[in-house]
Amino acid sequence: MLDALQNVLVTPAEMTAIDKAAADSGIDSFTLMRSAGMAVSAAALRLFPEALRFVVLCGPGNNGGDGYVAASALADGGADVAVFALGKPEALKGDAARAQRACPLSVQPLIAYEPQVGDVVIDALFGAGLARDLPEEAYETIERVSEGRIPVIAVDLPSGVDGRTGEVRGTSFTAAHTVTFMARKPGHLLMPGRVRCGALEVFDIGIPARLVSERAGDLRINTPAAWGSHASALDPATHKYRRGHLGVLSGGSLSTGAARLSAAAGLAAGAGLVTLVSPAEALAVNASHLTAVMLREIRDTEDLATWLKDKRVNAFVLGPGFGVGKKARDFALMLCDRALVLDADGMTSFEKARAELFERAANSGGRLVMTPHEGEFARLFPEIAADAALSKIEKAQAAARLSHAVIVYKGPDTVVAAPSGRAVVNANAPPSLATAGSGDVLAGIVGAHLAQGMPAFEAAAAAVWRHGEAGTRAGRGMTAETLIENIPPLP
Ligand SMILES: NC(=O)C1=CN([C@@H]2O[C@H](COP(=O)(O)OP(=O)(O)OC[C@H]3O[C@@H](n4cnc5c(N)ncnc54)[C@H](O)[C@@H]3O)[C@@H](O)[C@H]2O)[C@@H](O)CC1
Ligand SMILES: [K+]
Repeated sequence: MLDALQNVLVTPAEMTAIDKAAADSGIDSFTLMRSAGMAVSAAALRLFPEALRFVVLCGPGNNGGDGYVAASALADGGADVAVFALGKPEALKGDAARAQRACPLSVQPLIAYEPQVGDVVIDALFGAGLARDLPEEAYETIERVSEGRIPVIAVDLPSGVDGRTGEVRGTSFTAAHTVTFMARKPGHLLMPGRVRCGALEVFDIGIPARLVSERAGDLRINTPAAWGSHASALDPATHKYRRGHLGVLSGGSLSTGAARLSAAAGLAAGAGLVTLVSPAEALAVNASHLTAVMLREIRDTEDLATWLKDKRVNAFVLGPGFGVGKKARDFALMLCDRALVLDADGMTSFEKARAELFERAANSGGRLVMTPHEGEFARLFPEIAADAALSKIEKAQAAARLSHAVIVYKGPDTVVAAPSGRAVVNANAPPSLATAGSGDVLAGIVGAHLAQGMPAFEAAAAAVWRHGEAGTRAGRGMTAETLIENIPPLP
């Protein structure tokens, strides 16, 4: 059943609605808590059979309830278990109170916990209900646990990690393993939450998948399931023009490499034809480096207008190494009504003139994809970037709505968002992908997909995924060139 939920991301608020729907449908909530706690105890025994003592840290809500169930199960199994609580156990309510009453172990205050060699901590302080920064007492405990290098298994989320945003609220545990329930939450994928989770296990506690998917929104993990149907519709046997013609715009003679990387990536990613568009002064240097990619001299908007009479040139990449300024803006506005990947200098050129671009994107009938990293995002969308209440996903969604473009908000946790609010979070990129030229390659792959006729959101999401796979295949010593050689076929 979890297969159906494998790619779904559920926010804590949606999870609360799912819990309620489960209860309304007659499912006993204490049974769910018991399944959750049992799954945690099973993980603890499986992962740390050599533990001398399991130390269960229980919080004031249902996350703590899961902890009491796990503690009871571990003690039943004959393990040495100690329980420490944040807040008074008498103040617990509902299922958590019931789980605590059923637990035969004595409970000591959290602050009394002194880590010992051989301990394994089960962190059940806070999960999805974390609503503000961690309280003072938790800080001390977390510090001692990390100083003592005590392995941590987190229940649902490492305490301190916000399930909606992946942000750390004050401080957090860094877990070796996290057991979450039914479906992943944004905080498991977004940074820095992702690295605080350690290995992530999703356990089915028995809520019917239908109840979960009906209440989950449009948020997915970026896997071929999110766009595969559009990819498989591309027939590799078609005539080369039917696989599209991608134009990549080169900068001046001293900055041509980035555009050539985009062009080479576009060709490797399946564009039928790729033309590098070059100003006169860079023709010679570009020509000396190109083989399969074609070259065309375009000096100004007039030249560009002439070339655009050829309707077969259907997608463009503008930005890598292009230079910031009026020429970039003029060219981009002319290309908006086809399909355009606006990257790097292309976006920065609109820092003080974004309204015109967004207006064109809204009304031209074309497809626009923008690929900002954090700095570029802040330049183009300063008010969204500065809104501390928004998660990275929500920022990308707000930017997409405002700009009428598909936004690829890059980073180790790249988010792709459409103006409709649909979004995916990417999870297959190795850290080594943060290498010079990597962004140019990504822009080229998006361009290739647009040239092949994919809708903008799918084109961008599929490109981010292929880029991540290529990074994994290219391995740690990768360069932008080896990244291109390792772009996998579309699945
Ligand atoms: N999703 C599900 O279907 C199930 C969820 N379960 C567990 O329930 C958890 C969610 O339970 P809750 O909603 O009770 O939330 P939590 O147990 O995460 O925490 C909520 C409690 O902590 C308080 N609180 C929040 N932030 C605080 C802070 N910074 N300092 C001090 N107090 C703070 C709240 O007022 C509330 O009393 C999940 O993480 C999961 O572990 C399980 O029991 C099984 C079923
Ligand atoms: K926790």
